[in-house]
Amino acid sequence: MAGGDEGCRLYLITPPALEPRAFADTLARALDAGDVAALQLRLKAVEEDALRRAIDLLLPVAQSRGVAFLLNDRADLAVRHGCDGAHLGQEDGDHAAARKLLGPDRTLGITCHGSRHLAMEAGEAGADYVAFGAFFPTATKQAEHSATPDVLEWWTEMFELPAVAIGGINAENCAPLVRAGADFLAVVGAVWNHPEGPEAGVRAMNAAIAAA
Ligand SMILES: Cc1ncc(COP(=O)(O)OP(=O)(O)O)c(N)n1
Ligand SMILES: Cc1nc(C(=O)O)sc1CCOP(=O)(O)O
Ligand SMILES: [Mg+2]
Repeated sequence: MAGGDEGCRLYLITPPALEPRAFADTLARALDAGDVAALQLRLKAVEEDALRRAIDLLLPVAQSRGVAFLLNDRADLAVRHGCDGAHLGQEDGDHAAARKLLGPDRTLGITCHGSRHLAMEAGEAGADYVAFGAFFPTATKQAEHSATPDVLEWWTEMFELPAVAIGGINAENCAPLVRAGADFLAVVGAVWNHPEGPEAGVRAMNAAIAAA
């Protein structure tokens, strides 16, 4: 999941709840609608068995299209199931241990809220990208932290490590984040809740990124 040289790219996160077999088709159509760098499977409310079934059904849909498949919260399952990486928050265990578990070839993403300090710690722990947010109000989760574009400007001037922006981002509000240097825009609602459907959501996000 390279960043920087390729300009800003879309990082898609799954809806909070899904039925994997039916969702596989929806996902395939969304990924075929335009450029998507990565897909994160984020299912917070399912048992491990169901999560593992969802990984096995959805991972091939992403990987067969050259889209990196990352797992939310679980570096251990990411390794066991052949995912391309894992995304961990500040409450999701030891980041350096996750780095070791994932090895050099899988991606480790770390949530840093709006904090320069957490971002530098994430870099030291071996993150492949740092994620800042929430930039805007979001209906997808109760976001307890916020971020402003200046943290993206600072980070991208100081460090090579890619920066992800997340939280309430859509085609109408994303331009300042792209201009501030975000390497990836991570979205849920802007794609899955787009009034004309997810494919239109992917197209709208890519058009907005290109126009920023
Ligand atoms: C790309 C990206 N950035 C941030 C998050 C949030 O992670 P976390 O703080 O662990 O919260 P949950 O997603 O686990 O609710 C993310 N998932 N992805
Ligand atoms: C999963 C997540 N993490 C956030 C953070 O701020 O760390 S905001 C968020 C939800 C992103 O969904 P939407 O694009 O619908 O706002
Ligand atoms: Mg988490």
